[in-house]
Amino acid sequence: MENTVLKEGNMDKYINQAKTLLEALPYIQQFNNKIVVIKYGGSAMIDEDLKKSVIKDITMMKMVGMKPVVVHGGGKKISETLAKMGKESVFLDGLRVTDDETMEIAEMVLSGNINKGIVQMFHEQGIPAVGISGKDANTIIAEKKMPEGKDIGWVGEIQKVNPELMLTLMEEGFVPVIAPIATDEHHHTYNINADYVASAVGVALKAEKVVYLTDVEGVLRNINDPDSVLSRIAVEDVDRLIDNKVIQGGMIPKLQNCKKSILEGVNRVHILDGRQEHCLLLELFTNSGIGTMIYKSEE
Ligand SMILES: Nc1ncnc2c1ncn2[C@@H]1O[C@H](COP(=O)(O)OP(=O)(O)O)[C@@H](O)[C@H]1O
Ligand SMILES: CC(=O)N[C@@H](CCC(=O)OP(=O)(O)O)C(=O)O
Repeated sequence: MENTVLKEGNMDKYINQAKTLLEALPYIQQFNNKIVVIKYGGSAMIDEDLKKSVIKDITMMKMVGMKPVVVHGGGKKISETLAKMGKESVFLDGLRVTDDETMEIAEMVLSGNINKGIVQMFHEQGIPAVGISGKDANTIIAEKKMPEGKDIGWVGEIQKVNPELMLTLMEEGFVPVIAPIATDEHHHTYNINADYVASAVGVALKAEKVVYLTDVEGVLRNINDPDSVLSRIAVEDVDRLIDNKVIQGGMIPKLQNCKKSILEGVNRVHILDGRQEHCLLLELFTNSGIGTMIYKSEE
């Protein structure tokens, strides 16, 4: 790092830099030692520059005393791998229909390639991280999910999250990186949508915040207008927004999970645009919130 003597002409610039740092102080104090779960997915997991930016933001969170936990997706990569094998991806209400072969590929991609890739990126920033799936130490216990009685294969419904391993890792200074794979008492393997895992992990860890990184600006009042971001949504309004079809497709399970997390004790939930560089730092450490915040209306 270059060590220059402060020149009088440059003083304003440096004072402004110091002020910017100080703006973060109340947030650093507020979040000291608090657990924040980050659902890492979408473009932020594919674009090389965005990948680095997200990992740097989480490094910063860790270095100022927060306890970040990463839950990652990887749906696109699973679909790509299946396509290379000549297998088409089939979804029902946002959930991948998971036969034996698909389960094998999903576990390989999620617990292997993606999980260990994220761990490596943390290590490149000097941050110790440990990658696990929900199978390790029986962290995520599931049972077969049958949406409206339909059999969609090895898709799991989360029954329980055992937080002990994640807590031990954090105690020892590691960032836990969780692949959305679960097990049951018969040692079957289940594929679980990462949005559900992020919410359940947030509740089990009594997290201060759960933050979802996605590929839109936030929850939009009009899906065709990126300027129509709803900056705050009360949990009580989630069902109405779904019934009125303001919220559709992949945003439905996301919002339902946000609501569940808040009702089960998570303080705040945010949906942020993972395409926006440093979206995590902007949300956590500046006065200007971005994306959509979900909250309980008596606040
Ligand atoms: N009201 C809404 N605001 C924003 N996105 C919406 C809305 N309704 C539906 N969507 C859709 O939900 C998508 C986000 O869900 P999804 O694709 O499952 O995200 P991810 O891959 O990050 O888990 C958006 O790209 C958008 O197409
Ligand atoms: C059951 C189910 O749908 N599982 C998801 C798990 C990965 C995931 O959730 O990835 P994203 O967050 O990137 O969508 C899947 O197989 O695609």
